[in-house]
Amino acid sequence: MRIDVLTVLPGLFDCFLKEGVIGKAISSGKVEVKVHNIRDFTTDKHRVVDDVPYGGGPGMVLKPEPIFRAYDELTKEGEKPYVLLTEPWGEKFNQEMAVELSKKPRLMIICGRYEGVDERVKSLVDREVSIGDYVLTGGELPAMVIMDAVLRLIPGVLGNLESLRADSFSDRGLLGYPNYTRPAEFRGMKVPEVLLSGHHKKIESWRKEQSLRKTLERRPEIIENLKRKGLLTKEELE
Ligand SMILES: N#Cc1c(N)n[nH]c1-c1ccc2c(Cl)cn(Cc3cccnc3)c2c1
Repeated sequence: MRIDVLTVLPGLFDCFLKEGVIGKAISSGKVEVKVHNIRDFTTDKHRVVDDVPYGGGPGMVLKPEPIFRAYDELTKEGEKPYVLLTEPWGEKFNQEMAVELSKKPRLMIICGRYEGVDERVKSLVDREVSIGDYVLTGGELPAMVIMDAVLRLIPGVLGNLESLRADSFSDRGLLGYPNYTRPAEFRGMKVPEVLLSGHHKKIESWRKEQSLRKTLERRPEIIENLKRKGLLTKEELE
C-alpha cells in the first residue's frame, strides 16, 4: 500500500513514521508513506498556503490551489488514490472503516489546519473522516490515527506475536482482556491463578470471558451490534 499525506506541518509525522511497528513496516518496504508539504506546491515568493475566509469570520482557510497542484502532481502516474480529508465533522472513523481502507492499493490523506480547507478541495475527496467527537487543532493527528489503524492491518506488518493477538476479538471491536506479567504477586495483588496454570484452553476461555464481560459493561452497544450481525458464537452469547 502507498499513502501520500498532504500537510502544512510535515515535521509532525517524523517520529510516527520512524518508530515502532509503522516505522518497521516502512523501512522494510512493506508499505510506502510519503509526506508532502503543501507549501512546496505554492508558486509565490512567500509560499502562501492560507487566506482569510470570504464572508469574514475568525481564522484562516487553506487555499485550494496548492492542494490541487499537489494532487495533480502526485496523481500524474500510477493508480488514482482513494482520497481522505480529516474533518472535525466527518464520518466517524472505526475499525470497519480501517479494514475497508486497508484493502485500497493507494490512499491520499489531506490534513487541514486553521479553520479548515477551501470547500472546493472536497471535489477531490472520497471520504471526509473524523476520529471522534472532540476538537483538535488540525488534521495531522487524525491522519496518524487513521494510518496506524489501517497499516497494522496490511499483511506482514504486524509481527507474529502481535498478529496472534490481533484475533477476531480486537478486529470485532471487543475490548481487550486484562494483561499481567511478573511478579505473580505485587503489593498484595495477585495474578489470577488460571494465568499461572499453563492450561491454554482454560486461559483462552478466561480471556474471552473477560473481554466479553468488559465490553458488555463498558460498551454494550458493541455486543448488540455483533449480535445483530451474527458475529457472536453461541457460547460467547451464553
Ligand atoms: N478528524 C478530526 C478532528 C477531530 N476529531 N477534532 N478535530 C479534528 C480536526 C480535523 C481537521 C481539522 C482542520 Cl482542517 C482544522 N481543524 C481545527 C478546527 C477544529 C474545529 C473547527 N475548526 C477547525 C481540524 C480539526
